[in-house]
Amino acid sequence: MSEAAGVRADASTADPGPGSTAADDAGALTADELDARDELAQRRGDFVLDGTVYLDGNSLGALPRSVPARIADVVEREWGRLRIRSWNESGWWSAPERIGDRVAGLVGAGEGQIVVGDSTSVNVFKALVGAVRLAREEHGYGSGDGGGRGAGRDEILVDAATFPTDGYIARSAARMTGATVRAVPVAGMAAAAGPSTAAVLVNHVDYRTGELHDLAALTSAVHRAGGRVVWDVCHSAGALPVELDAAGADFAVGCTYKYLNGGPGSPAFLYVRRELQHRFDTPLPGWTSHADPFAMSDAYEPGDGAVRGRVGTPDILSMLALEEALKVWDGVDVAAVRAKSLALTDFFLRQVRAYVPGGRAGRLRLRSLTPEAHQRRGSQISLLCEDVADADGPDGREDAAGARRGDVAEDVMNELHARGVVGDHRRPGVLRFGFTPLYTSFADTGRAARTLADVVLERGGEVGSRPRRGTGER
Ligand SMILES: Cc1ncc(COP(=O)(O)O)c(C=O)c1O
Ligand SMILES: Nc1ccccc1C(=O)C[C@H](N)C(=O)O
Repeated sequence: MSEAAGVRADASTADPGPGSTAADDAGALTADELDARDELAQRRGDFVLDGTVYLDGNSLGALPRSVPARIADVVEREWGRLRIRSWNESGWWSAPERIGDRVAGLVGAGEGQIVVGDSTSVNVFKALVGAVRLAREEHGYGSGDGGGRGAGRDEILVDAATFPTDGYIARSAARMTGATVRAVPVAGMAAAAGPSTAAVLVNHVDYRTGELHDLAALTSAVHRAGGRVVWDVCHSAGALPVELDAAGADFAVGCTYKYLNGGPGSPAFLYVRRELQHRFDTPLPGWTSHADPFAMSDAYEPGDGAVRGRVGTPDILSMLALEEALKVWDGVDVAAVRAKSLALTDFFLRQVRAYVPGGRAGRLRLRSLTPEAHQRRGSQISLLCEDVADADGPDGREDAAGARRGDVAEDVMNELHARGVVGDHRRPGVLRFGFTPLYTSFADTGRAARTLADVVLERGGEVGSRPRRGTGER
């Protein structure tokens, strides 16, 4: 990959930056040696895996082995035989907060602040409207929908590179509250927050580039400006330490189907900091968030604590699959997960650089979009893959004839899948590889790098020109 992009050929000489946890001598070790030293290696056996190298756990985590039997038990015994009794006897009713407490331990939150349920998108809505109402109440502008226009706290700032759902929801939330939305790159967010800022919505890790943002520093900056902040931690929960309480985060939302392995469509979570819970004015006050839901009262009275983030009846099958899946975290230290994640991504970059020197593979070019510095890197590597013969670049748009121009990355990823290496492709031109330390091995990582090199060299017209060895591989 090109030096111009700040990518160094030998990661062992790179300054890992403050907070680095990777072993200094890791650059000299082989995949087998790194696997032999890996304190999380045993966890791999907890998952259903096959011969595929699975690097898409940042989209859908692998299946923990114990989940199918638990789901069969929930269906056959709890639903099939106990039926309605299970709401109490099987703990169904209290599952959202019980499982929220389990997630809390993985995102630096004390108990009683997280509720599990709904999708991430729905939780972004609850949190963002809640944040706007809170900021306005604090600044004396009331919290009613439609109120506050021109009154001062009129702006919602949104991460300009956000995962789209957050931006869509923010624009709707703004229309409902009479606010406007301004898209701001995260690097300029602290400076952009000011006297008109009601709320700020930011991704902790950028889904496209894998860039990790400074949650504590930005939270403080937004607070200094008098606003409230909502963090989307979809790509950091279960991948690295999140420290919501320590950073003073106001709200956070995240999904559980990526690094938390809860399964397709498993319920998301909502964190509301304890001091704010009693002032959290949810825009979706469903009956299960009521202080006494079975009073079936006409008047809404919000429940205390995390319960206030509920809406309707919890999706028990998905929720209990998640609860079972979270057992793989028993005894796991998130700091160890982070150390391994950085070692895996370092190893992958080092191998790809060794196999594809300078990022040049004939007419194809590879360039890492993921920050080199450990403190700015999430748990994925995103490689921009361009065909230099395509003057228009990999924009993924359709030309007049309807053919998609440029996006050779899509072909490369399809071929990787055919060869048993599963990452994903994000238009335009990005190859995404997610590293999930509970089940990704260094051997997997080396194989992925080799296979990627083979494919890009073939596609770039340089068949057979791959150097025979990667760094640290015997
Ligand atoms: C950062 C981020 N936010 C939100 C979502 C999705 O939200 P939902 O769970 O509602 O589909 C994703 C991925 O799908 C994501 O990567
Ligand atoms: N929920 C999904 C359902 C289907 C396909 C992908 C997703 C993803 O989660 C994509 C992911 N958020 C991403 O960062 O691209």
